[in-house]
Amino acid sequence: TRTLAIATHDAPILHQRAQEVGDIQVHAIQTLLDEMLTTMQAANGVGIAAPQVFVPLRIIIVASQPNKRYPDAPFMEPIAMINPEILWQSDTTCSGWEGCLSVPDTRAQVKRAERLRIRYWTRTGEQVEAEYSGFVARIIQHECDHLDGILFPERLE
Ligand SMILES: O=C(O)C[C@@H](Cc1ccccc1)C(=O)SCC(=O)c1ccccc1
Ligand SMILES: [Zn+2]
Repeated sequence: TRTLAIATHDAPILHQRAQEVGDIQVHAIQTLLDEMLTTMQAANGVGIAAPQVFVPLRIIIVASQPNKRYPDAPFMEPIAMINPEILWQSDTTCSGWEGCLSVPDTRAQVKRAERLRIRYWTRTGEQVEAEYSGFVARIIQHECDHLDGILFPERLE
């Protein structure tokens, strides 16, 4: 599986809204999903969004795992979310460190909703709803922002 080039923050695609994936396309994007995962892992990320690899589609991968920056991050199997929609998010917020593969050498504390409920299509094309909290909810909000052309420095107080 190839690794793909990662757009840096000056790339226009990172400042645009990505397009929904049509249901017939779900079959066609399987290779892209594998390449996004490989690219994220090679970059030691815990998430990635399709616009970061120059693909203007509403696809994210969420893959929290402990790493040297985040030794207490929960471990989870990577999840590909197609056309993710945040249905609800808690009023309760929390601040935590974020970084971005497209904004190298930058870390900042960002305030995010502590919990959220999200609906998305899986890579096998079934619709799923699920709730997340904490660091995984943070990653999801960060990745969904990428689909709307928002980078985390724009979220700083
Ligand atoms: O640019 C991306 O979407 C990947 C980004 C995801 C992310 C990290 C931390 C909080 C929210 C979203 C990264 O994986 S940056 C690299 C990293 O592993 C990391 C950086 C700072 C804190 C924790 C992890
Ligand atoms: Zn990012």
